Amino acid sequence: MSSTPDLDSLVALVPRPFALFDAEHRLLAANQLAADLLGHALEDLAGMPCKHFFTGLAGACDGPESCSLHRALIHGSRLIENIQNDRLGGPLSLHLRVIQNQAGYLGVLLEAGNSMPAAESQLVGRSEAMQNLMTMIERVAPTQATVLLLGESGVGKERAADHLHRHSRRVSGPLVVVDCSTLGENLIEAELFGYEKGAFTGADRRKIGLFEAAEGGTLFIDEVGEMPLAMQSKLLRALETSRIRRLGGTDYIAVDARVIAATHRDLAAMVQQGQFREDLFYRLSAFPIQIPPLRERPDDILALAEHFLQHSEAGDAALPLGPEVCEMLLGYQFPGNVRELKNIISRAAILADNGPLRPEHIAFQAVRRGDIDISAGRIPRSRNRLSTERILAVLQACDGHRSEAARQLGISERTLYRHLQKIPEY
Ligand SMILES: Nc1ncnc2c1ncn2[C@@H]1O[C@H](COP(=O)(O)OP(=O)(O)OP(=O)(O)O)[C@@H](O)[C@H]1O
Repeated sequence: MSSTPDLDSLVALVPRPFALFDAEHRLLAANQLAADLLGHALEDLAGMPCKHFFTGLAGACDGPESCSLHRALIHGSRLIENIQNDRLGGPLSLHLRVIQNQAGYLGVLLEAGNSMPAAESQLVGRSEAMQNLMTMIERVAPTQATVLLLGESGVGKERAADHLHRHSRRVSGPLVVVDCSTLGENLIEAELFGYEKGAFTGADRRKIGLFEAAEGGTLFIDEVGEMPLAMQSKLLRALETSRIRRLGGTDYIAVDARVIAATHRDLAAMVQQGQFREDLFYRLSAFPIQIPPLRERPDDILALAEHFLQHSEAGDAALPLGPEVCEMLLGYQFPGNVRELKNIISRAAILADNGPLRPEHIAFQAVRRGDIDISAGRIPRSRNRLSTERILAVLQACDGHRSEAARQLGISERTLYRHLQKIPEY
């Protein structure tokens, strides 16, 4: 590495395993942590091709189809499993986080072993917004801060909560999810705090609540904006004191659960309208993270589409996406956000029968970008598009099957349930 002494000394400053590659995927510099991780001697590294560096196998980069660096670049990150490198003394899994500058140079952070997020829970995205989001999540993850995830339905709030939990020190503890929009006013307290035997009719035994179930881990409170006011003050007390009281109980019980909350609603506006407690709003907003809708981060569309395709039965066989399909996907607004894209790709993968996707396999669930009135610079909110008539028509067409109807509407079953609750005749 003596030919690039400046780079060597610079990468040595990075406190995690790190490597720099040129646009041809030849190694320019790596720090000792990266060399140790992959069982290389630092002095052997200069000019080493990416394939040799990551897998220990001789030979130049395999090209876009199977190069790990290339795939990591498309997805923002990549998990390479079971690397069999003689020097490693056993198989290794590696998680790569890759960024590229305009000149094509690549910076790669490496993470090894069990601390890696599992492939299926990977947070995919290479847009600047997504990179910032990942950085923010990974910074706040090791702290105890309460985090509020904000964003439209289907943008990936639950996914982000999962990512946060996996990067926190609580990763070996449970991640418990509660969705306030699916629990009635009476149920929610019993669910969160549990109850003692005899607390109410039917309480024939003691039951611990989700706060206690999340002991040592994370409690993800989804759709916190739907929480009834009376319950909001109890939640605030639990957050402030780290103690809860079961329904019908007299003792306070200490709980150690980190809370992440999420909502698609404008909580500040709800505070103004007296629908959300101001003190809880400030408590939850200690660390707000906004997840932009997919239409505002088009750079993520193809990365996500490829990710979903890769995790479909077709796997890598259906990749790469053809230019016409890419153009179609990039020209669509995705009112149902990432969830809608996932549904579109799952359906297309089935129709393509493990072959490459063709335009006729792609069926959008709403109007295309050209059909949307964006003259005022505004895109209709998904809530407007989900009219009662449309929901009922789709439900009827699906013979009342909610999961299928939700799929066709590009929303989660929970979101559908929420809408149905608001339809009086339903
Ligand atoms: N960045 C991402 N990478 C990979 N998958 C994602 C990403 N964002 C979302 N998804 C997937 O898209 C789907 C919808 O995401 P998720 O359920 O997290 O959205 P949400 O914002 O919590 O929705 P809702 O408000 O309706 O509960 C999930 O299957 C999730 O795994």
